Amino acid sequence: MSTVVQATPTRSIAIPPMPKAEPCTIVIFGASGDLTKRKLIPALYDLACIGCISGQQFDVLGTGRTEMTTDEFRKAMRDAASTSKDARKFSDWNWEEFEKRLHYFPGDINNDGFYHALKDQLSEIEKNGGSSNHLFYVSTQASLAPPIVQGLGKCGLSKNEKGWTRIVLEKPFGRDLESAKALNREVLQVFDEKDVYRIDHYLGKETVQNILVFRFGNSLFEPIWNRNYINSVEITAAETLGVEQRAAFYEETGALRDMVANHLLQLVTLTAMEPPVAFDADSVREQKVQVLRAIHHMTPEQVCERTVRGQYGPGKINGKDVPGYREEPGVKPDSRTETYVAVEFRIDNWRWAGVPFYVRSGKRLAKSETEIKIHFKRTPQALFAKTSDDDIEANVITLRVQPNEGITMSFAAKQPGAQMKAVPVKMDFSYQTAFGGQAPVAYETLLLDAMRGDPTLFTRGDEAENQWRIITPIEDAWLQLPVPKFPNYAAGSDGPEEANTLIAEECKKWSPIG
Ligand SMILES: NC(=O)C1=CN([C@@H]2O[C@H](COP(=O)(O)OP(=O)(O)OC[C@H]3O[C@@H](n4cnc5c(N)ncnc54)[C@H](OP(=O)(O)O)[C@@H]3O)[C@@H](O)[C@H]2O)C=CC1
Ligand SMILES: O=C1O[C@H](COP(=O)(O)O)[C@@H](O)[C@H](O)[C@H]1O
Repeated sequence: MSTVVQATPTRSIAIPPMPKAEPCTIVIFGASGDLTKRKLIPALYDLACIGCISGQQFDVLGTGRTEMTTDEFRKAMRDAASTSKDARKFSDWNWEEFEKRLHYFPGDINNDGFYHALKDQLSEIEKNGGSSNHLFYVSTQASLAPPIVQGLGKCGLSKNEKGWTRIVLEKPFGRDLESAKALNREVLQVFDEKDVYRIDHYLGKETVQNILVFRFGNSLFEPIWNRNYINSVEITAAETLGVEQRAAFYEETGALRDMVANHLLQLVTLTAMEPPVAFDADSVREQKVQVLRAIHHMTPEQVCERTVRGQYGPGKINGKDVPGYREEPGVKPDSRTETYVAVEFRIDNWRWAGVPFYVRSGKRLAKSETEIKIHFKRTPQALFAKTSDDDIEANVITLRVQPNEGITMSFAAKQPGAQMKAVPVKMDFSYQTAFGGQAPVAYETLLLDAMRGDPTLFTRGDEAENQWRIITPIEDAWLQLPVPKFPNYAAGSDGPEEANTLIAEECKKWSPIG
């Protein structure tokens, strides 16, 4: 049984308006790809609708190998924005104004001549009244970031005497520790660190930022936020989406690099970090890096014990048949790429010694949901008659990142009646109920920050390298181990059965998805 009590703000609070972007032209490398249509263009369109981007001196120049005219690009982006689940209310009138600022120019990133042609395109936009500030957005698979950075450097586009130039680099930043170090070196040969924005869009999510407010804006939780009271932490990022049209990207990436090496490690660090001395970019990043440094690097034996990989087979999502990963367009029929991963991290520091952080992420799971569950220790004794040890559940705080953003606390309460029987109840805070309105989605926040020159919510170079120090030993050990028998979970399920063996000792099994 479970009763829900609502938590609302103690006074009414409206969501304040967002600031205005600086004028600029955004060049998107990878504009024919999934991220551009699903997240970037809907976010930019929304920013235009709410007046953060003014029509004048704002342009987007998209590029990719796919041959398309600007009109075809505009049409494809319109289709995407009008059906985007992230976008605010779509209106044809607003779109007609917005699409005038979209341009497309096909080309191959590996071709030196492409960058000179790109420079000409930018000059043309400027001649027509566009801004001389340039924001380069690298939205391709990681292996293409170095040629882009070099190409921009060689043709002089990384320096700009007439305005500012910034570069946004999508995650994953490199594919292992060595390539991340090399990419950091290459980027810094061409750009100043202050102009480099390594993006991890989880940091732009309101509920992810709220982890810090929840922990450090309340005196209630911090005293118990440690190994003395917490038994384990369970972090889930589950998606119903499959690989979509992204096989080229996903085959070289896999779930560990795609989600765990960045988004989920961000959730781990924000949950585990010490209080920063101030809420500024460097103080927060400093504490996050300390957590990354304390996460235990696994030996190959520990990789066997503490990780599980999976790949989805055919199944049903929302009642519809979907193919297995190996049957998806562009995927090799014997692909070894993992679409699911579960890992047990250990943080070797004073606060967290002995507390496992169980982390899992997968595609084509039963439901799309991202959440952090803090499992507290059980009471030492079952005091109440009619209530067995097993019936008294340990307290759990659930931080719901998406959907239905909010926080739930479970605790025991007396069941009404003559008997002294304890039952679990829940206290629930929901963003939507409490604040109403529509909070900005992550890419709106982060694109706006990049256009305004605010790096607070972006990843520092050493942070990215420290993430790979944890992930690379896992990737290396997997390469040496026999490939698991893939596929090992059905689309629409909770993931491979083996994942439960990882968590069995502390939690019995993973919380059900959905
Ligand atoms: N999709 C998502 O939901 C999210 C993605 N990301 C990140 O965004 C980035 C892009 O991902 P996504 O859009 O999904 O990947 P896609 O595979 O969908 O897109 C890759 C893009 O790169 C372009 N490309 C590949 N090779 C070349 C080349 N030689 N020259 C020019 N362009 C090339 C492709 O263009 P073409 O096919 O025309 O050659 C395409 O536009 C990744 O770093 C990913 O981690 C981050 C958050 C969410
Ligand atoms: O970075 C990525 O994130 C998305 C999931 O983002 P979300 O905001 O919808 O949780 C994931 O689908 C994609 O594979 C990955 O590249």
